[in-house]
Amino acid sequence: MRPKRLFRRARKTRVPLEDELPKLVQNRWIVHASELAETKVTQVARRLPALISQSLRLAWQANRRDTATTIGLNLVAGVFTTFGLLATTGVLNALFAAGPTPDKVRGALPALALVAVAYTAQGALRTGAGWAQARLEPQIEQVVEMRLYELTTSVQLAALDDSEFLDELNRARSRGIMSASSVVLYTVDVLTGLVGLVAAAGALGVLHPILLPLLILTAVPEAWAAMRAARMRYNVQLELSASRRRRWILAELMTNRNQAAEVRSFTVRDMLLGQYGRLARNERDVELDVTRRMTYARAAGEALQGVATALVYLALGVLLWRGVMPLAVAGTAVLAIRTGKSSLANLVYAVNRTYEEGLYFGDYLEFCASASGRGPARTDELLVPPRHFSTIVADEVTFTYPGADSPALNGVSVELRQGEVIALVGENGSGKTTLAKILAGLYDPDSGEVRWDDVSLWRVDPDVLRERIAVIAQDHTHWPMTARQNVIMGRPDVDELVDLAIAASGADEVLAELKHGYDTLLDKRFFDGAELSGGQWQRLAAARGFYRDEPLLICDEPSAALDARAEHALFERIRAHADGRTVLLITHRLASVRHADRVYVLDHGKVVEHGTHDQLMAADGLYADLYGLQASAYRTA
Ligand SMILES: Nc1ncnc2c1ncn2[C@@H]1O[C@H](COP(=O)(O)OP(=O)(O)OP(=O)(O)O)[C@@H](O)[C@H]1O
Repeated sequence: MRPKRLFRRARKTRVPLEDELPKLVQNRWIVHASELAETKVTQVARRLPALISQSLRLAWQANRRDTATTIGLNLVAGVFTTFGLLATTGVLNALFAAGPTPDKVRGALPALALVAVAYTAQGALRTGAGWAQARLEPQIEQVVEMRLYELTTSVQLAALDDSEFLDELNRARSRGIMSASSVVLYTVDVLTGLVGLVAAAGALGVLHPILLPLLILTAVPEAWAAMRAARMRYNVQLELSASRRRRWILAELMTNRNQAAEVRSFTVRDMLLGQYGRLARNERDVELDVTRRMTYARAAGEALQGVATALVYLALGVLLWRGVMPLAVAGTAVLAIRTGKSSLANLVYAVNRTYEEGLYFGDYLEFCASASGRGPARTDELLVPPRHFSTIVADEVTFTYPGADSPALNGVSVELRQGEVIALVGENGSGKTTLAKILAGLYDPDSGEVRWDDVSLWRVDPDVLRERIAVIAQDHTHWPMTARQNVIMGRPDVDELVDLAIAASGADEVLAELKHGYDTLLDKRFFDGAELSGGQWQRLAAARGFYRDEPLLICDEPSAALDARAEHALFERIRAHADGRTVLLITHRLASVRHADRVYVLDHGKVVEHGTHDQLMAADGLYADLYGLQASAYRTA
């Protein structure tokens, strides 16, 4: 049997274009949204206490005083609501008493003063609570964002290769963070709504117990109408979400600078605009249709509400007529029922939203739990790697990327001695970069170990280890900073050393052309920012590696984007750098490998050859084969 829904789902909106276009991947937003459309009342009720406690804990963490203030003031405001309602009976009693009107008004004054005090206090307390609640929002945002970024920057690198983890991260980042403050604010609204309802119910209970069912009778149609309207709006958003995502993809293509040249070269403007226009027109029609249906639904809600109110007044009339209830009590009851009704409508809305935001907040919490378990594997006593090592050894290292079918490295052993240039050579995907990252302690091997002298990397402080290594990376980052900051990267700024590193990499020619020299911002998003070519960035990345004067320099394809002259100069410089330091060089330019002290040749994650250039050429294996191919290309030319 199909489970009963919270309330009947609004007729499915027809989005005709959706059937014609390629299907989009279901992202988590849609999954949660669909879950929500099918949610039952009991499910919401079961999940709510845990959600309330999670969000209050978060609020407490963000700011205890504001959390206590918003909850405390709301509770006290509820007491004043009850008090004000009860005091109203006193006013009405005096006004409905026998006697001349001026005397009746005079008699009502003390009770009126109490009503005024109660409602003023209630208003002031609510304002104070609202202020504290609003103060919580930015504080919560800050807490959750900082926690997320602390985790993303500290998890092991391998975690970021795991697609499941990346998916969790994207979910936490996209909606999870935003929903954290919303879930807290709606939780406070739930508590406020509950307090208002209990306050009104309390007053009615004191006035006459029979009034409580009357409150429920009037409140239920209002709550039903509020829920139905909200759900209808929600379902429309859900049905249109795919179309909106498509429009967003098209909008990106039409506005993004990276695609601008191709949009023009391939003259696809009309096609993009045409598709966008069709989707937008379609959405407009759907929205107009839904607005009409929502108006009908609201009208039905209002009609039900009218019937319920008429029934309540009828019941009150009967009670008055039978003398079960005095007129003053009935007058106050009308006020209390109104108060209770609006609190219940707010409560229903807040519960709905708390539940919805809670689903996304759950994603955030799930990510935090998962990321906390993927931090650096630290032992109790972390060792400091030797500053001046004599050898770095990888011993039978095996490593498989998360989710990969086969190992990227399989029983690899290499040795790097101080002062040597060691080259790693092999075809694409043979494992060179992976090995370099393992030697640098960025990945932990699945088996085998890496030792700097006698110290196993399992036992060293990873941050200290990384301080001892300089990297010229294949996929270097274009840091949105000045050229100087791109070189020093957090190290002390020593002018002469910056000059030396920049000259060594050939970046001096690049910087000489820039308007503000070393102090030019290398990102077009900044005022006066400049843009560099791929090769110019590569020179700067090399300067960064040289500036970080450390005992091990890892150069991963440092010359892929360089022109012939710059490449030659760079390899000369790399050789000179090995004076007392060790260089691990990964390159496909085998002519530059000739001068390495030793060469390791990798194939499918294994070391298949090892030796000097001359030894490997004499062995006539894979290295000689690759070298011969490259040399023949030059000879033919
Ligand atoms: N982040 C990753 N997640 C999963 N697999 C990866 C990842 N990075 C690399 N691999 C796989 O590991 C193997 C070795 O890759 P690696 O980057 O070490 O090769 P490489 O020898 O440096 O290649 P290239 O010469 O193309 O730079 C390849 O099969 C590659 O597909």
